[in-house]
Amino acid sequence: MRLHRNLVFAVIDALGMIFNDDAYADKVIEKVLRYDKRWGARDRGFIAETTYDIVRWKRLYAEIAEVYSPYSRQNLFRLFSVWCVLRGIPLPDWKQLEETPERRIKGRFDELSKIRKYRESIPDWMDALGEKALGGELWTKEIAALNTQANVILRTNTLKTTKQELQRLLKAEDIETEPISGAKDALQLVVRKNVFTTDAFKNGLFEVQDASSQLVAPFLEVAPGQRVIDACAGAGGKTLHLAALMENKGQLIAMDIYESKLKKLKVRTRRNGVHNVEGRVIDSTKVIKKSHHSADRLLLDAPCSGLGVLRRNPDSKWKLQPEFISKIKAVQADILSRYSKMVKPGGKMVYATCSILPEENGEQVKSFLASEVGADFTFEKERNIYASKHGFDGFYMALLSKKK
Ligand SMILES: C[S@@+](CC[C@H](N)C(=O)[O-])C[C@H]1O[C@@H](n2cnc3c(N)ncnc32)[C@H](O)[C@@H]1O
Repeated sequence: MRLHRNLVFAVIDALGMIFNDDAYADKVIEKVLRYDKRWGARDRGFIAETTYDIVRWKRLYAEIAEVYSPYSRQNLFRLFSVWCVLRGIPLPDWKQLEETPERRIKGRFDELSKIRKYRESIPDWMDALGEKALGGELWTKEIAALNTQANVILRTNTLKTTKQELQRLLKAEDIETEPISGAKDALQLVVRKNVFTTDAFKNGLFEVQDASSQLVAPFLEVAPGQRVIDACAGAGGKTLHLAALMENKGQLIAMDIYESKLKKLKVRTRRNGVHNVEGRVIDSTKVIKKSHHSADRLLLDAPCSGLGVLRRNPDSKWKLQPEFISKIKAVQADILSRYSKMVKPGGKMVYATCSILPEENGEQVKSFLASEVGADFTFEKERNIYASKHGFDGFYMALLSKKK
C-alpha cells in the first residue's frame, strides 16, 4: 500500500478532533471527507477505515508509542506510525515519520498483548466491568469480537421487493451480497462498499441494519392491522421493519423525546413506501398517559450503554463513562415502568437494548416484573446475543405479555 500525504493528513486532522476535542467519530469523518471533492471511493474508504482503526486501538497504540492525551500533531503521527508498522505498511520518508522505532514498536506490541486491557485497547473500568458482568471467559471472547470490523448488512424492504430480487439488482450495480442464516430478510455485503449511492437504496429497496437488530421487530410478533407503538423509535430503523412486517396495515406510532430524530424517520418512511407511521414527540408525561391501555404491541428499544455495538462505534470506548451507565439504567427502569402502561390487556411488549450487560438487560426485566406495574405482565422469552457467539452486534431482547 502506498500512502498519500493528503489522505494521511486528513486522518491526522480527524484523530485530533476525535481525541482532543471530544468530537464524534462519524461526524468528524463526514467533515474531513468534504475536504476534497476529487477524492474517489478508495481514498474515502482509506480515510474512514484508517481513522476508525486508530480510534479502536487508541489505548494500545498510545501505550506502544508512549504518548498521552492531549495529543500533539507529532504524537498523532506517532500513533499513525504504530498503525503502519503493525500492519506491515512501508513507511514513506516524510519528516513526520522519521525515526520511527519499528523494532521497538513490534516488541512493545508483543509485551502489551499479554494484558487484556491493552491488547483489546479498553479503559481499566470497562475491562473490570465486563469481567464482573460476564465472567472472564465470555468477556475475553466478547471484547475481542467487539474489536473486529463489522460487516455491512442490509435489510430487504419487503414492502417493495424480495431478497432474491434485491440481490439481483445489487449485483447489476456491482455489489455482491449473500444471505445470512437466522435473519430472514438480511443480505451481507461480500466486499465492503458504499451502498447509499445505489439506485436500490434511493428507491427504498433496503436499509442498512445489523443482523442482530433485525431480530428485534419479529420478536414482537406483530401482525397487519394491529395498533403498535415504538416508544424509543429514534430515526426508526426498527419502526421501518415493523411497518414492513405489518404490511403497511394498521397503526404504527413512533415516539421519541427528540423531534429531530423523528424528522429523519419521516424521510426514511417516504423512501421506504411506508404509509402507516405517525410520529409523536414525548414532550410531556401526557403523551404516554393518553395512550394507556391502547397498544396491541409495544417496542421499548431503550437507550443504553451501547456496549454491544462497539464494532460500529469504537469511539464510545473513550466517550462512555461508568456514571453514564448508572444514569441510563435509571432511565431504562423508568421507561419500563411508565411506558408499559400503554400495552392493552392481552397485548405484548418487547424490551430491547444493544448492550451485553445483564444489569441493563435481564436484571432490568426481572426487577420490572417484581414491581407493582410489572405484576400485570408475564415473562415469555428472552435472547442474549453476543458478537463472539453469533458474529453480529451484541443485543438483548425480552418478550413480555400483559395479563388479560
Ligand atoms: C437505541 S435508540 C433507538 C434506536 C431505534 N429504535 C432504531 O432502531 O433505529 C434509543 C432511543 O431512545 C430515545 N430516548 C432516550 N430517552 C428516552 C425516553 N425517556 N423516552 C423515549 N425515548 C427516549 C433516544 O433518543 C434514542 O433515539
